[in-house]
Amino acid sequence: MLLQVEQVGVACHTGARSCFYRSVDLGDDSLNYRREVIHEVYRSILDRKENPKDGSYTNYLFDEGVDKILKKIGEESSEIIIGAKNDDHENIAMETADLVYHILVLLAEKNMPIERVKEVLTERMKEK
Ligand SMILES: N=c1c2ncn([C@@H]3O[C@H](COP(=O)(O)OP(=O)(O)OP(=O)(O)O)[C@@H](O)[C@H]3O)c2ncn1[C@@H]1O[C@H](COP(=O)(O)O)[C@@H](O)[C@H]1O
Repeated sequence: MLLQVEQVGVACHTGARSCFYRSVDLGDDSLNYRREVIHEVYRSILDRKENPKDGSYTNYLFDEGVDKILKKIGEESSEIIIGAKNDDHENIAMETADLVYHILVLLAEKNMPIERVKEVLTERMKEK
């Protein structure tokens, strides 16, 4: 006998419609990126702030100050817009990486933990 049911409301104790809403880390070696790369980059930035290093671009930004960091965020945002208008996907990826990096430098400059941003994004999720 086959029963077809129509779900009403949530099924998971977390309040989600289904229990199957989280991705599982299967240790997939075929990925050509590091899952925690944004955290790792943020940690490198914090480390540069604590332990300045000769030739570090991050330290150059900290030394120049917040206005320089904000200027770079403006520049990188504009470059994403140009990449998108040209439908240049590789360029969009490069400029987005630049923007994310400069935003992380701004968070570090303002002594803001990246976790605060994650909290805001989590609060905004419809299904937690
Ligand atoms: N993810 C990045 C990263 N992304 C972009 N950039 C730098 O951001 C700059 C953006 O390029 P632009 O052409 O816009 O700027 P520019 O002409 O070099 O410099 P400006 O005079 O315009 O500021 C380049 O110099 C890139 O090297 C980065 N520099 C550092 N990181 C990370 O920060 C870590 C520490 O790096 P250092 O501080 O350099 O040791 C590294 O291991 C990386 O993980």
